[in-house]
Amino acid sequence: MTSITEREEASPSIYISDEWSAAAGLVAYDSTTSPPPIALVCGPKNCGKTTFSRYLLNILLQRYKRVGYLDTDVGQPEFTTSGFLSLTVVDKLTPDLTIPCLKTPERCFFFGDVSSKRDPTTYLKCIFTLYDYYRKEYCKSDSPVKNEMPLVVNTHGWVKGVGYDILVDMLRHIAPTHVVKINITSERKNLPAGKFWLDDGYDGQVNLIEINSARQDSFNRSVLIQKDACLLRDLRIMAYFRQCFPSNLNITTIKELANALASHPPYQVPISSIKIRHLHSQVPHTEVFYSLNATIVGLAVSSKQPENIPWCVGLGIVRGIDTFKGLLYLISPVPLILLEKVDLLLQGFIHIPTCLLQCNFVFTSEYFSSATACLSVGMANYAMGMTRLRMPLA
Ligand SMILES: Nc1ncnc2c1ncn2[C@@H]1O[C@H](COP(=O)(O)OP(=O)(O)OP(=O)(O)O)[C@@H](O)[C@H]1O
Repeated sequence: MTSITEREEASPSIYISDEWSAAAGLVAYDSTTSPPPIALVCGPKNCGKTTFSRYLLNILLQRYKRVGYLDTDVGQPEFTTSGFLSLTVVDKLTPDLTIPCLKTPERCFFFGDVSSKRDPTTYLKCIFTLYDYYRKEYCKSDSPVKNEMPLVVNTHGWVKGVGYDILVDMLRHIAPTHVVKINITSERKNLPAGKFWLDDGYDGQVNLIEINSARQDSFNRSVLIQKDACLLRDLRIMAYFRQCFPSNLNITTIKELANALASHPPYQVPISSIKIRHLHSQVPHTEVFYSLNATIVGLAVSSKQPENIPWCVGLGIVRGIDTFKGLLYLISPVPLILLEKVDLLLQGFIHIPTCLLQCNFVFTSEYFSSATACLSVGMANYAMGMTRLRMPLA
């Protein structure tokens, strides 16, 4: 039986080298930064950025009550499913550094893809907006010291070509107090030496801390563990939708989750009250519902200023669409109070895991026609018209 637990199988224990420990201490206890530190962690793929960021979070939490975490690794984010860019406020130590866990971010955007490649401009706009939000809320010059919060920025491992340019833009906008650059022994894969993102004449203060990946063999060569990114993404999506059910309900296998989701009463959403946006593709008007059925969508709240990217409150699975009744059926763990604000569904390239679809979690092959949609409707009429059905759609 396949489990939906997320433990990173390849790394049973985390090794913290003296160098890593010193680097984290330097960030957390640097007396030269009177406002709390803003630390950006960068380096090539699989060098240990996420592991170090997790460790740094714990060290910072020994000094500060809470720490912000700006996650720019859209393919394998720390606290959300892939496709999200987010700012999360963490106030509890992570007891086991090998287990990533889901947290509700303070603010997030649904970018809708596992790489920034397709749209670097929007990707950067999301990150800059999240960072500006952090500065506004937690670094105000007139705010009491107790409201100030350090920030850890984890970055993607795409450090060549456009990926490098994106990283440089990010570093310039964020202007961190500390940059932790992780190197591996294959030098050509590393970022350039020194403060590579700064112009020559720059005289501002930044602490560059260069460390090596922690895992090395007996010849001091980096040992990089290749993660099964697709599997980890699928597990994360399943862990996310597992939240639709109480934690004491016995759902530990993929099959159990598929069955539970199949019999879970969905929310019904009046189609007239929502807009639909395709993030990275164009869909002909006549095909919109076909493209949406049986997919994962970002649940967003549109902004009054059209140029702003809409904030997102979570994900939903479109379980069926009844065009006759004008209703869309949605499964989501997002609480109703937040769902009431949602007026925009974002469709990207984040898909329902195939293993879930293979296990009974069936959809109508086309969206609902009037004949199939004879379902009892919910009791209350909420502001957005989102109500929970009494019956499952299976
Ligand atoms: N210090 C360490 N001790 C044990 N395992 C480690 C350590 N550092 C990294 N690893 C393992 O190596 C793998 C890659 O690490 P991690 O995910 O932190 O790298 P990354 O640089 O964030 O990767 P990516 O570039 O894909 O975002 C993981 O399986 C992780 O558990």
